[in-house]
Amino acid sequence: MTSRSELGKSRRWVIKIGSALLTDEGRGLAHGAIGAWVEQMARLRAAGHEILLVSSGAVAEGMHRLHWVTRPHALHELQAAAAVGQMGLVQAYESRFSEHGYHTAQILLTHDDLSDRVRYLNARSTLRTLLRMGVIPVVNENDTVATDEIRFGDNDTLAALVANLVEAELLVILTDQQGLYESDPRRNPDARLVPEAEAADPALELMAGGSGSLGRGGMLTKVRAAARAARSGASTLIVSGREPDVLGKVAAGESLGTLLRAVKAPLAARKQWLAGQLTVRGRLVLDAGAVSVLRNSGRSLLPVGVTGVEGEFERGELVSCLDQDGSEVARGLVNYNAGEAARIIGQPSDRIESLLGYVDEPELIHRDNLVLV
Ligand SMILES: Nc1ncnc2c1ncn2[C@@H]1O[C@H](COP(=O)(O)OP(=O)(O)O)[C@@H](O)[C@H]1O
Ligand SMILES: N[C@@H](CCC(=O)OP(=O)(O)O)C(=O)O
Repeated sequence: MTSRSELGKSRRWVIKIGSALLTDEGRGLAHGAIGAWVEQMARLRAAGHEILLVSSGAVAEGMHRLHWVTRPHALHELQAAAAVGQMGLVQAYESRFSEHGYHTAQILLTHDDLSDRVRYLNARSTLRTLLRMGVIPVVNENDTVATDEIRFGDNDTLAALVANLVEAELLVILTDQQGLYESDPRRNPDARLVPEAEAADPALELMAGGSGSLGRGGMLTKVRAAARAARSGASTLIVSGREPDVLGKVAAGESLGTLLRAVKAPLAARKQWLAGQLTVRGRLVLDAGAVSVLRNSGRSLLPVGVTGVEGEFERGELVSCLDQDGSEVARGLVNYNAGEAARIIGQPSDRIESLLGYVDEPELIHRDNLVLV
């Protein structure tokens, strides 16, 4: 997808609205603004676009309802606030969408739900079914049960993984700035807006800073989300949710915000799922020959090209493949546990049986279970 007018024609949109926009300076949800976005989304839906909403704001709304002035640090208090506030969020969306004749569906996810292949496939078919039925899914992180190990951490990441899940063509991130600036405009008022770039361009991360106030991720997580979304072919638009009729203008092809274009061919579905994993169990250090084979010829990783094994992992778990400088080259599901891997690395595959007393697979990671990063 290259031009703004093509962008506006995208069939399936994931729209993410951040806390910075949703909350009225700590005075609860911005009901007027929510009404306006819902009206715009309803118009898009009526024009034939499929809409999936990822909405933050549960913690901020919960704090408001509980009369808490400062954001708590304790996880159980954040979880309690999210549980209270999520009620307000879904109430607001359900009532506003119903004014336009649309049903909404609440989807609360943790990263665990997407890292488990079976739950991932279940979530995908439920979301696709809802979209086919014309229902608007309203997705948030399941903050009430999410602990550090199983959380996405921020809704930009969640929105990108949802865009992968449903193979959306466009991810729109509505935030409190006009888009990505060359540096944080709160610190540098002269910073210039970046109108367009290629998603995953490493230069973008250097421009992006952390969050302003209420949000969690800031621009950095938005730029990274665009790189993730591009893996399934979705371009990302970071744009101000305060722009009147912002979604209508995007659909009409107007040049607003920052467009981060997906340019590479999308990964196969199973590889997208692999690439979407946020945590790895261990690391394999590769020699230069193995790095080159993985990067250039798409072949499997054999034990002979591995020089080191780090961490504790079981067969079938996700490990990271590093080059000799420690930079990540690929990720994949490993065929041997950490102890076995340590015994067979550096050796030709026909020696696996004599080293371990048995042989499962000749490769350490099969190419179908391997994704370049
Ligand atoms: N290069 C940048 N361009 C624009 N905003 C930036 C940049 N770097 C950091 N930011 C900050 O990111 C904030 C938006 O992120 P965040 O507060 O997490 O919002 P949201 O709740 O919408 O996710 C902006 O208010 C801004 O201060
Ligand atoms: N799940 C949290 C949102 C966390 C979050 O990422 O917020 P933001 O950076 O504003 O999108 C909530 O509903 O409060």
